[in-house]
Amino acid sequence: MSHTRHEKLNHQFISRIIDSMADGVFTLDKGGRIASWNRSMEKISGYSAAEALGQTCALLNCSRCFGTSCPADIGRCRIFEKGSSGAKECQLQHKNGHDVPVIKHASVVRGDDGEILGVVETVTDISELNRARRMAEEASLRLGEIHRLDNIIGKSEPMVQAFESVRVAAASDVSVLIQGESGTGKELIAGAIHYNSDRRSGPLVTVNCSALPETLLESELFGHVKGAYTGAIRSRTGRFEEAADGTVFLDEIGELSPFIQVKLLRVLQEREIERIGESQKRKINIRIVTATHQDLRSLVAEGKFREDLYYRLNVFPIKVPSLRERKEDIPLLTSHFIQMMNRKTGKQIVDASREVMRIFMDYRWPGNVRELENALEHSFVLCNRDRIEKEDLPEQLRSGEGRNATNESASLRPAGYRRRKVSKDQLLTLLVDCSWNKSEVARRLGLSHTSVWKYMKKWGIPLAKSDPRTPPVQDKQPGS
Ligand SMILES: Nc1ncnc2c1ncn2[C@@H]1O[C@H](COP(=O)(O)OP(=O)(O)OP(=O)(O)O)[C@@H](O)[C@H]1O
Repeated sequence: MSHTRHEKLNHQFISRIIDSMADGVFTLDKGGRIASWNRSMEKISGYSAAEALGQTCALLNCSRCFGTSCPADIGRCRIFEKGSSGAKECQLQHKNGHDVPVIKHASVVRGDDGEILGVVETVTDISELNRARRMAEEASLRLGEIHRLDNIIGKSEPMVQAFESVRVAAASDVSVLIQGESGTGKELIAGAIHYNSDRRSGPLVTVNCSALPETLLESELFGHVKGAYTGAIRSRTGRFEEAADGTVFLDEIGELSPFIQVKLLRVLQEREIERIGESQKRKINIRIVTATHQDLRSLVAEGKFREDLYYRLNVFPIKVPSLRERKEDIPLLTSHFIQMMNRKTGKQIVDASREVMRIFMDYRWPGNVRELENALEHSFVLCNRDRIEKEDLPEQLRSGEGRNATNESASLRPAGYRRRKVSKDQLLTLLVDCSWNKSEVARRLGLSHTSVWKYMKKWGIPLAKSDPRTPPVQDKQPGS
């Protein structure tokens, strides 16, 4: 192959590569005129190569290059002097007039003899990244909002005391142990402590200690290095490190194995961790908040929980009362959840009937606030008036089964509840509400996934979401 043909092919190859790059790339000649403009540049700026070639960078009306503004005149731009601009976050103006957030990088290109050949610029569109950043910021603001103390409902004496404890705990940095039955709002309280403390701009990392077996929990908390054990194909940062300058909330702390108890004690004493498979110690700045529905003191007495760890965790104890101990909060909680669910579902339910409120006040609420929330969620599905009536309630409440019940661990949804009949309209409404997620529909109805599937088949409802507003497929006549 001749030298010139080889060069031509090589040139073609390079320009194809540049054209296929996801980033915008363009070059300027020594006089500052645009000499090449790849496809991504066309997409980012809206200008075709034909429109851009021969123009100056003024075409992009860029918000900044060196210093505060872009002179758009290569003579006044300090690029030749500096050699490179470094990555600059700025905005360029799209042909349609709107601003496009980008990261721009310019470098001077020199020949073998050092002579300036021109400038190459890369432009990365960060609109998507900015959108994700904004969403993360909004989500974090919303989380803070949810955990505002006035979103934790309660005016009863034991709740007022719990609020006071949260305020005191939030003003300090000591370890907090939250104790209360399941569903009383312990996680909500942990969030309130974090979001009202000086660590609020740091992360709140939650780990449920009962959800993982010992070895996985160890690696979840402490991280590991590649090859630390079979299957550790890459290094992993643990949750303690991820929570830097924030709070770690360890839920179900009573479930910790003796081995992890020792490791946690060391973290609390030394304020440093070692990733599994590594001997390097890493300093960590975290606050530890823990919770349990068990009586941790008794676990200590039974020798199942280390006493030294118990004292380290229990520097500031907070007791969250059961719903039985604060029945005067039930009306307030009921209207809070009704408002919340109206916003979520678009329904306009005003309140619950007197009869329903009487049932609520008589019931023992073994599942506490979570059970009340679930009962109202269930009633919302069935209620098609503006007031929740007795027939909308789950079976265990309608039947008065849980009245003065002593079995604290009674299932939130006993067998009677599962046998509830559902109408085709209710099922359709619920499918639309749950974006055709059949498991969620089954959960809300207290039915099995298979029962929901059977109802859908029976009524000819499409199994997958087509258009939720499309009427369901009609049952076929036998033989048709
Ligand atoms: N005082 C309250 N005000 C408003 N909502 C509450 C309150 N207490 C609990 N809830 C709601 O009840 C549900 C259960 O609360 P949470 O998960 O905090 O309970 P928990 O005690 O951590 O439960 P578990 O021990 O099972 O983990 C959540 O949806 C929460 O928002």
